Amino acid sequence: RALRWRPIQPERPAGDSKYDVLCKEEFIELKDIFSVKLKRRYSVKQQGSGTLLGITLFICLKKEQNKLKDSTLDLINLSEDHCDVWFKQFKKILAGFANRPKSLKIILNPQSHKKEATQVYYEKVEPLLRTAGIKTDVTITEYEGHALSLLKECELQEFDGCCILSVLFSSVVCVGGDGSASEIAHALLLRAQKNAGKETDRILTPVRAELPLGLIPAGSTNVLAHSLHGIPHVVTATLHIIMGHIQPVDVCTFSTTDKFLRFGFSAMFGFGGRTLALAEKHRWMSPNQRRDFAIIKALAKLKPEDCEISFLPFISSQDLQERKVEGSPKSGDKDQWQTIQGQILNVSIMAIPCLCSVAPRGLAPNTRLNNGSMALIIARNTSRPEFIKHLKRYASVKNQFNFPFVETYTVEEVKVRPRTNSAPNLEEDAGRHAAASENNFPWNVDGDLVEVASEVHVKLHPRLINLYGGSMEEM
Ligand SMILES: Nc1ncnc2c1ncn2[C@@H]1O[C@H](COP(=O)(O)OP(=O)(O)OP(=O)(O)O)[C@@H](O)[C@H]1O
Repeated sequence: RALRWRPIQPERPAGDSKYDVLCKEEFIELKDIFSVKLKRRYSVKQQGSGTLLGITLFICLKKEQNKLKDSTLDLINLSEDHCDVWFKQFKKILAGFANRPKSLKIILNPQSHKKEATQVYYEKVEPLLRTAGIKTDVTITEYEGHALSLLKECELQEFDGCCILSVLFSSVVCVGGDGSASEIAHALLLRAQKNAGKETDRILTPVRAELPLGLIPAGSTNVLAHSLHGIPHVVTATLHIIMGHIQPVDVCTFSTTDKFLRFGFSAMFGFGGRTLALAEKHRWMSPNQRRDFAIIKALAKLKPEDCEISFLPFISSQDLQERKVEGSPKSGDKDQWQTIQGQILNVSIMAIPCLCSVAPRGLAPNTRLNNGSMALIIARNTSRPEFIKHLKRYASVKNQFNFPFVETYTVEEVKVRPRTNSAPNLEEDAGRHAAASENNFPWNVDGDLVEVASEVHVKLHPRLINLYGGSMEEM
């Protein structure tokens, strides 16, 4: 389980041995090692494999604030035979970690953030994967939706004519922002439904994704990676993949009354949807600029949406059990839909905590990655200054929900139905529904603009996909 050693001070000419006593025993856990190599010194004149110096262990260290860091440990020994025995033994131990991926399909969005995803990958990620001995195959996406068609249509024929993703790769890795990450998670889940012979027009009880997904944060928003790793840090994300730290994560299905729309982890309707719609209209601005511009413009045009929100409260199996014991009339009855109506400024529906730079504790701090429930946060109509105060609280340590116009629920399902029969009027209110095409309301689903005319039904599916990341308990 662990490797223990006591460092030896270099021999001193005087033969002074008191330093041996001073050196304390040190140790590492074997589960923190991710690679082993023979350490050799090469000189210009020398031919062949160089002079053996010992073995080097590559290890993953836990640092402050959920950060992981790679490091090395040199064990010096000049005997070829001795080092060979240790090298082989370490290799055997490493091969025994079944969760660690051996081959990765990397999907990289070169346009993410300020177009630095390629550089991030080749400078920080690829060298670590190479050291860990993980095979990689990189696709650099060429257009919007490329990742989806690659995974959905299985455009992977070039690999030995075989297109069974799970045969070729142990996992998929996304290098990009939330848009790419969510697109790839959606594609993997769609693929799983197809492979299981399920229809994808209406998805009620989806099957789990077959392959785990790794997320390297390289976008302008990295809420998914941040929530998963506790920090948007590239080396941490890479080491979670290498070490095989798998987390089953809850996923939502988004559907209209007659059609499945997509899989996703979080959504905003009202102010959150309109802000994204405005930002998308100003793509020519830099990511931060267009985000700030859109928030200011959406605040200037702040108006509530008249809607009806129905939801199914989450009842834990423990609560259900207690109710049965108490003989409550509601015992065993999970289907207790509740309805709220009125003027609503914003609705957030979140299956994961949604950590981000503007909300370090998360947009939904009480939700976990896989607690089988999602947060429903409703901001009813209020004055602009009060709403701004509520938004500002996300960045502070104070409770952002402690306002009379904010309501929070822990739910399993939500239906949001705008009650305006007429379509949002672009001419009357250009700012309010700026990017909503005719008859459509803008939704922000994992940072993607989704336009829907009618009711949207969001349903949580516990632990539907495996993602690489740190355990919330440890964070
Ligand atoms: N080569 C490409 N050209 C244009 N768009 C692309 C390309 N490759 C991927 N995309 C699309 O870019 C979208 C956003 O990407 P991503 O989330 O990785 O970056 P981002 O900088 O965080 O973006 P955003 O600012 O929109 O959140 C994805 O939906 C993806 O389909």
